[in-house]
Amino acid sequence: MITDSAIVLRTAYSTLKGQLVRSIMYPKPIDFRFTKDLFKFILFLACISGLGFIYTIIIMVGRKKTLHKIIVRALDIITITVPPALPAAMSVGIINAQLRLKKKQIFCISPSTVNTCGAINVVCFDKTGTLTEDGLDFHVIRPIQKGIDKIVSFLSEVVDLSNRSTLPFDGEIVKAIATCHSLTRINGVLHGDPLDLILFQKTGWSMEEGEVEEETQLFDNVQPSIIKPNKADKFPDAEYSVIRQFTFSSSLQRMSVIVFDPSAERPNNMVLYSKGSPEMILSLCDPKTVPDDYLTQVNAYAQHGFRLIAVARRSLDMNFNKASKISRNLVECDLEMLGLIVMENRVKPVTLGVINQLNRANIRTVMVTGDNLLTGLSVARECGIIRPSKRAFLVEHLPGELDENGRTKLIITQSVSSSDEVIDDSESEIRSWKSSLNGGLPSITHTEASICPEDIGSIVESSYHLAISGPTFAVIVHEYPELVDQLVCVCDVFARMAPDQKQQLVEHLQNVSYTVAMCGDGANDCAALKAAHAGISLSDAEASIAAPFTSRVADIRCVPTVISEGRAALVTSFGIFKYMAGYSLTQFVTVIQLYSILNILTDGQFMFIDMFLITTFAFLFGNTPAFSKLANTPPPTRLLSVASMTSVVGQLIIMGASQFLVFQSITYQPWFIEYQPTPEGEEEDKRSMQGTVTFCVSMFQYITLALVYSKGPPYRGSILSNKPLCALTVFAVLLCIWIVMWPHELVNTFIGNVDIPSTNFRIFILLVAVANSFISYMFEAFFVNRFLLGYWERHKKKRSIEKITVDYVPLATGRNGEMQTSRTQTTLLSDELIMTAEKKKRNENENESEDSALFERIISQIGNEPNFIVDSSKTTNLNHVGNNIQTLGTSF
Ligand SMILES: Nc1ncnc2c1ncn2[C@@H]1O[C@H](COP(=O)(O)OP(=O)(O)OP(=O)(O)O)[C@@H](O)[C@H]1O
Repeated sequence: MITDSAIVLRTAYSTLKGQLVRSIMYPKPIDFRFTKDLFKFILFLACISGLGFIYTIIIMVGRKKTLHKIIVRALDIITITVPPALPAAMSVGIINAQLRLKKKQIFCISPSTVNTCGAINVVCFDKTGTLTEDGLDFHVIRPIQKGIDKIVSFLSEVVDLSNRSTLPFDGEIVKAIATCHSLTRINGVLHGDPLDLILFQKTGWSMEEGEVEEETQLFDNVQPSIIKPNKADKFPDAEYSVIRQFTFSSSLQRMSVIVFDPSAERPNNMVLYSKGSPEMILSLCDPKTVPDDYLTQVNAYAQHGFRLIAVARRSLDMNFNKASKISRNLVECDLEMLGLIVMENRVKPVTLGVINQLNRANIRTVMVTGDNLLTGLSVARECGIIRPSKRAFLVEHLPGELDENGRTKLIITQSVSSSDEVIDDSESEIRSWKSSLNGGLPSITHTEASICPEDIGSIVESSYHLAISGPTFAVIVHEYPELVDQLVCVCDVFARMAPDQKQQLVEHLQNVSYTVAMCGDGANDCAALKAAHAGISLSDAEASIAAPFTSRVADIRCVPTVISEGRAALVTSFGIFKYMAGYSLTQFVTVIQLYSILNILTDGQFMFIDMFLITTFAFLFGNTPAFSKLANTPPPTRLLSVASMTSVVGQLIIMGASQFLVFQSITYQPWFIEYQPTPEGEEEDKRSMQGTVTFCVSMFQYITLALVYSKGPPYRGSILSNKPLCALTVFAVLLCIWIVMWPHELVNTFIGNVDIPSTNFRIFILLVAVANSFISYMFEAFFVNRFLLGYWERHKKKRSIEKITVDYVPLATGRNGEMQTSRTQTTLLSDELIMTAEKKKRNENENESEDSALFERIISQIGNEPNFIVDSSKTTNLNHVGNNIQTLGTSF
């Protein structure tokens, strides 16, 4: 037993060392309540062991035992109460979950994250390559032409890129597409960004890569690659050398190349080609080269879910040497717009199903993309992040326009995307509002909601989704910091987000007590993948280094799998912890009782319990697979809840009472022989009748505890799905019955049991064990699970939600109770958000984490409806919210 103390110290040391290493690798440690509670619970066990320690000293000193004996017995009680095998037992569930994930091609490099996944309640998805196919389909190009009057305009859609003779500017747009990429040839096969690859192949041109002359070359100073047109081209013998490449960066939203054309009149005549997001390229272009309807065209395509890339050029008058050294910002300006490339975004076949599955499980889904806001919104609708029955609004800012506080104005506009047709417009008021506003909405525009106050009533009755783009998000973060927490709770589409903004978003979600998973595939997702509680990478490249999980199957099916395995592992950890605590406390009670007669369990008895029963049950406990369906509420994450504590203490009382019953009953038997402590100096004989009968009952108690705490649905499969555990239970029960009823002399000698001469008393032991198991099961199933977890906790949550919802009543009411101003005006959005933020701050002082978590629950339960949009006339008497709360109540 003393060696156990050394094990405890060694385990504690390695745990601390592990935490230190993790804290260096992951600067932001996951603040998971379960771990905190675990330490508190161990402290509680340590306090009990302290009491046992004092009790042992008192008993032993009173009986005049030697100092050596007192120390050994007192330390024994500590190692019994705080089980040294606890950390190993706790990792069983995680290891099993990891193995099951591996079978599904999901690899985990941070096992401690598995449990955290069980508490995930929001998942952020990158768009391109995650929700949509990585390999996009080329749709059309829209070249720009210059009229005789020098007015630039868009040419109609062009599909064929192999013939540039019909295109304006000698097909410069095709030349730009063929040269402006970062493709490279490995073993004769072109590799690189899927978008670049598809576009290059579409041109039908060929590429020969230059030799690398010096190893010290800068990365962006690539040796010239030679790009040649196809045979059918207008200039089939032309050759274009790419002498400089400015690589693509998500934060810059563009890439450029400097191309040398040997056939050009002047030898140092270079051309810069740039391609990137339409907004970014527009900002770098000479406005005279951009058609007036540029943004209208961009929005029109984006609203239909197309992915857009703008292409531009600039003639450079410089020699080869200068071109290879010049800095990027000096050449990427005053560009001449060449046109737009329109690509099709195909949603992966499994995406819609998975998003629905997550939504049904009340797990919030958020899109965070570097792409255009309207494209993101359209894809979000297509894949179910924006639900068909709900309307989407864009939160935007008005650059340069300030409100009375000197802050940039914010507005909300309604988005009308092509997919809006699926919205259920059964409410006649909304229909009349739509027609009064536009006389039928245009299919490709977004409509600013410049609507009169009476219209608002109809709008507020429907539920909302909000969408925001990176620049507006930056304005809110810098100028309205008090609104950010509110905004991240209600916004579902975050577009044009730079990599650091994706990370900021994850951190803000964590600030409001969300447990966040991030699923992405690109280098631009790395920061967010690392910041999230659980990062899931769909690629083997950069993202997989930042993310604890990597899925070989490149679609989002891994997300519900990781969550359900996380939930199963979390429930297993809870169960195993309670099992180990129950086992320690049961053994504590046994030993304390035996100490009262100066006896203790024999080494054989300790070994049978610790090595056979506990080790095997703890080992197989975590073998139960995750439940096939994702439940609609996450499992409890608090170990120190009333239910958990009642369960452990209740089981302890039941176990203690049963042991006490046999411990005392045997003393009344005519054949009972009292234990005589071995005199000091002689070899100790620990065998006793009371020790044997208490041991016999306790064997069944350890089996009972394992079964009682091995919870099945809705987070794990039923116990029958864990075949090895079922087999072990049958075997262990039969073995224990045999030991009690028909003990073989050899077994008695090995374990250290004494012979109980009465068969009736042996049957009595079995009956006590059966009654104990029955009461334990009923107590756990009905009192703890049904009453405490089912009724009591739900009632408590409902009351707290009612309280918090009352605090979040929107306040923008006018003198007559109607909305003061239209939704298009900044003041309304800002003021309401500020007020709710202030309320939240006040709540924080009272019950910070509880309130934030509850706020999140409200949001998820009432369908992400931002409360600041709720009609004031209705919310003053709380009817609207109250109804939602009633729905909430039933589902908790
Ligand atoms: N290879 C490329 N060359 C030039 N521009 C590109 C290229 N790839 C993307 N872009 C432009 O840069 C923008 C930002 O790209 P980024 O990779 O950050 O996000 P994304 O690929 O659009 O979306 P997601 O974040 O969902 O993966 C894109 O929307 C696109 O307009």
